[in-house]
Amino acid sequence: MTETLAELFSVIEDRKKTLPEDSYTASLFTHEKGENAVLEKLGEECTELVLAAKDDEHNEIAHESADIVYHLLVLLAMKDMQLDDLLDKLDERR
Ligand SMILES: N=c1c2ncn([C@@H]3O[C@H](COP(=O)(O)OP(=O)(O)OP(=O)(O)O)[C@@H](O)[C@H]3O)c2ncn1[C@@H]1O[C@H](COP(=O)(O)O)[C@@H](O)[C@H]1O
Repeated sequence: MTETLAELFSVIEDRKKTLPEDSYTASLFTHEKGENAVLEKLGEECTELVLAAKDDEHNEIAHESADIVYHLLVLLAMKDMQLDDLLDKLDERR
């Protein structure tokens, strides 16, 4: 789990640095709305997750959860934060 998140975060940071043209992730860093676009996505996906949970749609719950985690990691990178900022918080609570 941690390895998957670390690998994804590393790809996101690379996209932020290299900004390849065909990358959705890079487009979030270059989007004219920038941070707002990511925050809007997070809001939409949270609503979609709630609806999927309400309908007990397990596949949709997993799909929307993955979208949320991905956009959350993009947000951390956008704020020049590290994955460990999140993981350390979780560890503190164990
Ligand atoms: N994990 C993701 C990931 N999760 C979601 N998304 C994108 O986020 C966008 C979400 O859009 P929508 O809100 O329309 O959601 P949807 O899933 O299309 O549809 P609904 O949720 O509305 O049903 C889609 O374009 C997805 O492709 C992701 N795009 C990229 N990644 C990872 O980022 C890496 C780099 O990818 P590039 O962005 O192509 O460089 C990839 O290898 C993946 O590991």
